Amino acid sequence: MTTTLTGSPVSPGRAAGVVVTMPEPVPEPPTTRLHAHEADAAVEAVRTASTAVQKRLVDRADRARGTAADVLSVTAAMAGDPTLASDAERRVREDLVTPARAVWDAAGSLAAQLEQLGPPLAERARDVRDVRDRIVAELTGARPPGVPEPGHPFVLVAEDLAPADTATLDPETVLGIVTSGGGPTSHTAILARSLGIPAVVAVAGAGDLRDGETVLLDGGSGSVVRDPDPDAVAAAQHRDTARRELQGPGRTADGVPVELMANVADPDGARAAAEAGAEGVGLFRTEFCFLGRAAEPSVAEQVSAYRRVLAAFPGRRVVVRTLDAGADKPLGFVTADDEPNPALGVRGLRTAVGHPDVLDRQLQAIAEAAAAEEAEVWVMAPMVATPAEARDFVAACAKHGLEQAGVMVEVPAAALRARWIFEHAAFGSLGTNDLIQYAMAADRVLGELATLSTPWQPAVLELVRATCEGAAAHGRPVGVCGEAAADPALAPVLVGLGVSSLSMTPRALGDVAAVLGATTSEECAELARLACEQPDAESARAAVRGRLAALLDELAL
Ligand SMILES: C=C(OP(=O)(O)O)C(=O)O
Ligand SMILES: [Mg+2]
Repeated sequence: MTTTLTGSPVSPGRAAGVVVTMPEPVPEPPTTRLHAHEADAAVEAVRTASTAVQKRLVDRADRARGTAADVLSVTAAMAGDPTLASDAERRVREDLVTPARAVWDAAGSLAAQLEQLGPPLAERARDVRDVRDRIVAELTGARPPGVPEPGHPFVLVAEDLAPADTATLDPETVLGIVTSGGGPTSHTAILARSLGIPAVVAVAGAGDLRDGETVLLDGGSGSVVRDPDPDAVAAAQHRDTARRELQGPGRTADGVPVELMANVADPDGARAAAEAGAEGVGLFRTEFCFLGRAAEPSVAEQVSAYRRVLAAFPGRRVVVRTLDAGADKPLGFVTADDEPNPALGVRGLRTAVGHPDVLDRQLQAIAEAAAAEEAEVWVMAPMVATPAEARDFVAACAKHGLEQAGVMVEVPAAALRARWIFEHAAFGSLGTNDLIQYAMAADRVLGELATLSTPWQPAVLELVRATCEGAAAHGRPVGVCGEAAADPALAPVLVGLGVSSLSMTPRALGDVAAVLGATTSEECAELARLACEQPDAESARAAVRGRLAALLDELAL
């Protein structure tokens, strides 16, 4: 019997396929004692299992590409490191514990040693535990951890995906993702969008889905249909084969330009964005240069890293965001690790109060990189809350000859006081991920709050409108660089509210362009009015999607 589950739609598109669930965590093996005469066979079992796991990881790394290949190679190298296996063998002989228990204990001790060494080695502790689980699964017959490899395309069902799992997702075989946890700005959601995999998160009842059943999910509307109609399955499978490319610059049906830009986080991402036809970079997150480091990278190192990103966009705009440390991106040398409420703490531009030199050196590096490359460089600061902060940031940029200095608008206070902020800032970029978090007082990573954490909240849309109106008073452009920009049904609403550029994962560019290209600017304004007059997010979304139904259906979004 056909039944429909609902959740938060986070990555558009329809997908149909067989469910494969993420394996349960590998259970801790009991401490069972061996007889002395069993020790040799147990030692041999540890060796055989370690070798088998390492070989499998190397094979997978060879077949994978990009980040997945990197992640799997690191795990394979860890599995091949003799430290773990030899300590486990010693434990088998000395403590007479089972091979699985010995591996568990050996990994626990190695992970603890790594954690004591602090970053970046502490991060390897996670790899050690991953290898531990794989070897223990090999020894006990449990399902190995990580994204399953059933040998055919499937819809992945999980509670939520850890960053290490998402890195190995292969969009060729993972047709869609359904999770019971996670929110619209969770790691799973962001990655699904960047890979173009349709996804619905925070689905009530997802825990009841069973391996082998067929589901049809709609990452645009948030539905997951169990036992769907075979014709609908065939249609979704057919549509899935056609990917939409970006054709030329973004514009509405009546020719009003809407710049379609990319969010990038490193040089590889910048190259991929340029290949996808992005008109420029609307958000270059510079954290990649800093995260996982015990000390600030030198100016020279920063210049070379930034140049590699700028080089992908000669003659086009790249909006460089200064360091956004704090909250979910702690950085030992600028943020405290004992704040009781880090999302409301010293993060983003606020770190420059205690560490003005770090910002100054970063601006110097950005200016040097800009001078050496042909991209048109704009600079913006994260987490600006007051006009004074905007003024001081613009002045700090001017000292380095960086004239196009703007702000991210991701704090409601900045949106409400936009008229004063844009007396100083040359442009604005709405960071809707944080703007939603602060407007709705809802932690952006909590799945339980997914219904609050959506850009369709009329309160959030009103803040977008207030920002655009305040900026327009000074003739300043405003874009959106939060995840909201990648929702093709929301794009015309944002344009109708006054936004003139949208920056997103390159995978979403084609879909957003297709919807905008079929909607006039007058229709965009009408859709914005329609959304804002709804009482809540769900009805705003339903009203706009209803108005665009024929188009979204034609585009399978
Ligand atoms: C783009 C944003 O910044 P980040 O996700 O890096 O906090 C945002 O908050 O919307
Ligand atoms: Mg932000």
